[in-house]
Amino acid sequence: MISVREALDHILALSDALPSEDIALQYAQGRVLAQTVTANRDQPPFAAAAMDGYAIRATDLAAGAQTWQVIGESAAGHPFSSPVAAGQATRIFTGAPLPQGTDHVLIQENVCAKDGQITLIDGPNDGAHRRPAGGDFTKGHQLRAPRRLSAQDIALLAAMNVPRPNVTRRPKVALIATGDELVQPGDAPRDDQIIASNSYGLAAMLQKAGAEARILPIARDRLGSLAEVFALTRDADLVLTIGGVSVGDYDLVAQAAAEFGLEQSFYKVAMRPGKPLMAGHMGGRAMIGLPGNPVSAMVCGEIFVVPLIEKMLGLPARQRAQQTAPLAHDLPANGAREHYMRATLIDGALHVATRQDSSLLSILSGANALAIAPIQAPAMPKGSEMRYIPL
Ligand SMILES: Nc1nc2c(c(=O)[nH]1)N[C@H]1C(S)=C(S)[C@@H](COP(=O)(O)OP(=O)(O)OC[C@H]3O[C@@H](n4cnc5c(N)ncnc54)[C@H](O)[C@@H]3O)O[C@H]1N2
Ligand code: MOO
Repeated sequence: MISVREALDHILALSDALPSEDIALQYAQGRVLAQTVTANRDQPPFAAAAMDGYAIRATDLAAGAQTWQVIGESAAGHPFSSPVAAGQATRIFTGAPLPQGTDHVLIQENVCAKDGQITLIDGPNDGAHRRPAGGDFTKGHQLRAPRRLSAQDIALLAAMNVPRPNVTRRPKVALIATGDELVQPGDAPRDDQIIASNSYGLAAMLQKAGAEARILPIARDRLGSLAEVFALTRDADLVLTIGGVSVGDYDLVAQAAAEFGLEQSFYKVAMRPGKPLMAGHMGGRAMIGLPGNPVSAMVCGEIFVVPLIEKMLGLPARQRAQQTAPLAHDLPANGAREHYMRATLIDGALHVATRQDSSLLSILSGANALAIAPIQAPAMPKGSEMRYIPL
């Protein structure tokens, strides 16, 4: 058995970043910027008013002026095009260009306007209420790739006048549940049947990570059935099978995948849950065989598949970010596999669930962290610092 870190390195070696495409900004949320974007204009492109009021020359104020003659108006989209001299003012509105010669806005609350004149009334005139040209960003400002685009980034790209950013193509993931006992959610199961939950949980996880997940028909525990479903994966970047990787008589995924061209890079990891994980190249695409136990499949998804999706998207290839927190109670010693335990972080302390069987989805659903017990870790008293991955 290899370590989790070695298995992750093998998995990350299965693919490089995928090619990129230009897409409409409207659909770019969550996508990964593949090419650095450079602003080709200043924002704002002109010095602008930050408040509604009157644009004047600051030197008038410094010289003690109290009144100004209002000679026109500058509104957003409708600039005042003549120069403004000493003793003159224009009406101005927020976002409008400051007319030539002006550099200060008297806010309207601080003046009395009458008969084409404004007069200062009491009130602070401390701020210039002026936004300089290029105050937000200037021509040449960059949003650097790679970067997962947030709503805030999309607002910035729009302001930079970039309508179609270049982003990495979404990895196509084919999800194959395997097992004679499985039926789809919504079917009417017999008492001896199990709902195929893993494909749905994994599809949700991988879509959130940026993949395009496709749930294929359930493959039955026969080589012919597995081959039929494998044949549907030709356009996938990653084939994920679920179940059938252990040592039972009906665990046929490794054999079916080998017949389909799998060059296995490893089988079995010193990890709990997730021991019978396997991976390799299968006819030019990445293949990962996840264990069937529902929590094993989901935990392997978090630890191995999400980092591979991130690498395919052009993001740095790395393990899931870990944090540390004190244990809220004593924890028994760990065995020969690194144990990823469902836990809940409450008020900064880790409460590790007492039941850790890898079939218990209800416990996973209630957890918000995976606490990590190293191989052969001794019993840990309450308060010991423990590494965890937030879920
Ligand atoms: N003699 C040994 N037996 C087992 C070993 C071992 O080392 N020696 N390893 C155990 C470990 S650890 C795991 S994990 C499981 C993994 O087995 P498989 O990957 O072959 O999974 P299956 O046998 O197909 O299914 C296990 C369990 O999960 C349910 N399942 C399967 N697929 C789904 C799905 N898509 N959605 C929901 N539930 C699913 C299935 O019904 C079984 O209950 O092997 C141990 N055995
Ligand atoms: O490793 Mo298995 O994944 O214990 O359930």
